Amino acid sequence: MTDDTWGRVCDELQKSVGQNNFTTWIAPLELINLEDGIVSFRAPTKFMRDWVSRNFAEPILSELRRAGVSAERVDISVPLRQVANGAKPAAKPAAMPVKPRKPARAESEPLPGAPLDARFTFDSFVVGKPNELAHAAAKRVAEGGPVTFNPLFLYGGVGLGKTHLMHAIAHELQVQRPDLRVLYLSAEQFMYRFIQALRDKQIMDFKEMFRSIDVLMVDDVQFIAGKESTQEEFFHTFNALVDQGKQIVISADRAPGEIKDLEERIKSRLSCGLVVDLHPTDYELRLGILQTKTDAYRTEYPDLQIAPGVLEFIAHRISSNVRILEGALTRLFAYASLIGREITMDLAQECLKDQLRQSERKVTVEEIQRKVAEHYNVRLSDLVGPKRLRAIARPRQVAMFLAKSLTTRSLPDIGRRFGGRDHTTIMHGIRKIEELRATDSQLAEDIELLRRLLES
Ligand SMILES: Nc1ncnc2c1ncn2[C@@H]1O[C@H](COP(=O)(O)OP(=O)(O)OP(=O)(O)O)[C@@H](O)[C@H]1O
Repeated sequence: MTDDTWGRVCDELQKSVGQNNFTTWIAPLELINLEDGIVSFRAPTKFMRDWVSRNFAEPILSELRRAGVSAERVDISVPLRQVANGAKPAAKPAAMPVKPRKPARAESEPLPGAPLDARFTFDSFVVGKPNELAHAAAKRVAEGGPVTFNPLFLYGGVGLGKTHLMHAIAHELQVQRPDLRVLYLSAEQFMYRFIQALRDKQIMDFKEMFRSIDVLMVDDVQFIAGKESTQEEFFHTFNALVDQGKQIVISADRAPGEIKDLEERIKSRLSCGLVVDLHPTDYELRLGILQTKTDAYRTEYPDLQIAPGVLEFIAHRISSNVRILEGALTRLFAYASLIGREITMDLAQECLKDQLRQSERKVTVEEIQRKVAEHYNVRLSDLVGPKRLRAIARPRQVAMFLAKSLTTRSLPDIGRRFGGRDHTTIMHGIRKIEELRATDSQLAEDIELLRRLLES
């Protein structure tokens, strides 16, 4: 077959498969020879070889036949060797010159992931009710056994341990399954690498590298929302890996369905494995984390003395997120060791006054009333109104109780916000709920749920 013939076939292929497909898949092929009805090409990467063989062998054959070439089969090889003896030089379509490419990334090369933080292991992760399911799911993935849920989607608010768990999975896999290719990176890095590959015309290498991974972990996936081509590429990478039975772990700051500007098909893919949320911390988890971190600090500050009740005080008062909790502890230890004093309650209050002020609850009585009314399905006007029916009076007392425990309002002030009631009525309502809470587990659960909702 002459170069001219192949050039004409390429012109026809551009029309029949479309310009984009032609540029991406066919233009980079090098024609080697035609022998015994077998037309041989060389492709720059294995991924490209497979893709073209699957999707474009037929169109190539039919255009060749139309041009009068008797071709039965397309054969595509990968290695970038010198053209074998006797082979004709590659004929490239004049309009689509093929730039020399870097060799494809070898499978044994290190993966270009983000570095792992050595501190983020399962051992240093404190498990409590709010994160136990996420922890258990992460542990299961870290065993590196057969894929049971794909993807594992971890979500939760800022600083609740998503990144910590992902790094822990990667560390554990390095030990349990050193044979697996594990890649951890943020969605932002995924986009950056994708753009770089486009710019350097290395997109095939990019695709091949991502499709050669055994466990892919992408942190903060909400970042790609609204970024069309990155989403498209992510979608194809995701599908290719799931099709090959490879494990994917994703994290985000919210559930897949709630990520704005993320394509519906991606939301639905992300939801089809196991979606687990890390709930805001509760008091017990915060205290557990503070105790674990304090133990770890003891090697650094062996002489430090902490008065009883200080950690409990911090766990109680700083409820925003674990990052802020950790920051407070670091500050406290550094401060105490610099001035050489024992960590007492007074010292903690003095040293952490900014953090304590920032995490003061800002929830209002009105918000509490709204949430309680919604929860018990009563009208807001009834909740603050005069009706004395039990179905309304009980939720009203719950709202009074929450107003007292979550705000700094005085009883007369709360009374004014509950339709001008006297402070003794408010006190009575609060006492009633305190009593009932000890015996009525449903009520105790309702209050806990409302408290969490209001504080989050
Ligand atoms: N359960 C836990 N036990 C011990 N440390 C924790 C726990 N949860 C979070 N941390 C610590 O809190 C800090 C913040 O956690 P991490 O970076 O994993 O949060 P994130 O959920 O990824 O937040 P962001 O959305 O801001 O990235 C880290 O130093 C992490 O080690």
